[in-house]
Amino acid sequence: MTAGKGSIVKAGEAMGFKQLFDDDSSTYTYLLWDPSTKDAIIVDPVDIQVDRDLKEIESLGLNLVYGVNTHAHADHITGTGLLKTKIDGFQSVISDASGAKADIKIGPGDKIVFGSRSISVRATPGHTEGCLSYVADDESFVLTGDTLLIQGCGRTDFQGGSAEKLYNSVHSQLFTLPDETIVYPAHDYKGRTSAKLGDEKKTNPRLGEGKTESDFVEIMKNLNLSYPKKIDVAVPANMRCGVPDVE
Ligand SMILES: N[C@@H](CCC(=O)N[C@@H](CSS)C(=O)NCC(=O)O)C(=O)O
Repeated sequence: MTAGKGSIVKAGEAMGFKQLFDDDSSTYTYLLWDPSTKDAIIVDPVDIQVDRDLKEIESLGLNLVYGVNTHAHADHITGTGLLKTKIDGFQSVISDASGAKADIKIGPGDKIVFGSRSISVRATPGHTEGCLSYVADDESFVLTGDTLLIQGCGRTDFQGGSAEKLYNSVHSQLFTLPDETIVYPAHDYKGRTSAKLGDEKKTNPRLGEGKTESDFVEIMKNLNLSYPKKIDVAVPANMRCGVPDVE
């Protein structure tokens, strides 16, 4: 008889974490890893930053398992397609609800496991129908994609966006996490890197204390943002998780 393979996560041991930034699209990419096994995932990589990411992965000694997308972005092309050509066995991940092609499709309640650590999947539609947020196994942080931004939120005017759905996603799936949970978004346009969820619950000007669903719908109707410059290229590419179209 041979013993099975187990692992122990020491109480309070922090997950390996690195936040990276793409200046061109103001996108945050995250490397998460198990400090003991070095098994790792990358969340929301950007195609033009893949060389930088590979250098980081090498210098940290990580074994990259999955490239996880929070959704099919409209402002840049995901790096998961390019990473597949550079790392044997690397697999792209996106929500089933996105309708995108990927190696692995996931949904609410699923867990993405790397070594003895994991993030759990919450469906947070509204910016797009397929948006997901990812909660660390110890609830110390949440990767909110474009659903909840620091003192803001993702726009809801294309890709199946819905202000009503986003309001509900934030209140039912994100604001129910502890106040101490740290919010790490997919974008920030003002140099902010993180926020305490408790502060967003109180002071987020679109979704915080006192803002009703109808206030929010009105705010979102009046954002008047111009379309992302790369939308026509980025969305079709991201519906294939960045894998080039060979047809
Ligand atoms: N100018 C940028 C696009 C900026 C933008 O629309 N950002 C999105 C997230 S990327 S689709 C958003 O939801 N913004 C919310 C907000 O309140 O700013 C470009 O041309 O790419």
